[in-house]
Amino acid sequence: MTGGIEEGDQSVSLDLLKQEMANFAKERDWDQFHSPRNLLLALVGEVGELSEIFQWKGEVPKGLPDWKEEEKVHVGEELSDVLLYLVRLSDICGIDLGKAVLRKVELNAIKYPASKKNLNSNNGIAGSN
Ligand SMILES: Nc1ccn([C@H]2C[C@H](O)[C@@H](COP(=O)(O)OP(=O)(O)OP(=O)(O)O)O2)c(=O)n1
Repeated sequence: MTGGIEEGDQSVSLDLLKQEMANFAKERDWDQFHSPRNLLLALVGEVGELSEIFQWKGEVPKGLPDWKEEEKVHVGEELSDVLLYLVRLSDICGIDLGKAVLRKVELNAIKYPASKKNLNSNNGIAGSN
């Protein structure tokens, strides 16, 4: 990365990550590889790597309390790869991810009104996607 993000920086934004990825690709002449399809496949691959960490463990408690520190660091790395490819894919597709995600949050709230949360036994989820 270009040094624009400090570890533990609370001000990290989607725009900053977008710029970091754009710089990262440009500095390596990798724009040619960052096509929508390639980025989508890379994203799915990283979701697979994240899944591998959880594979065969059975259900695990929230916060991963019994996991070794190195395993938790690994989870953070794979989550980061997923996020970085997602941000880059959005950028390359010309999608404003920040705008899109806020709109989707609003749509979710309309689709699943909070007042209906206790109307069924499925954690308030009225139906599948
Ligand atoms: N063509 C590429 C290759 C890598 N990256 C960046 C984005 C990801 O954050 C990270 C992915 O790197 P790797 O493919 O080396 O994947 P891992 O870091 O997961 O390594 P490994 O698969 O060996 O665990 O590097 C990228 O932007 N474009």
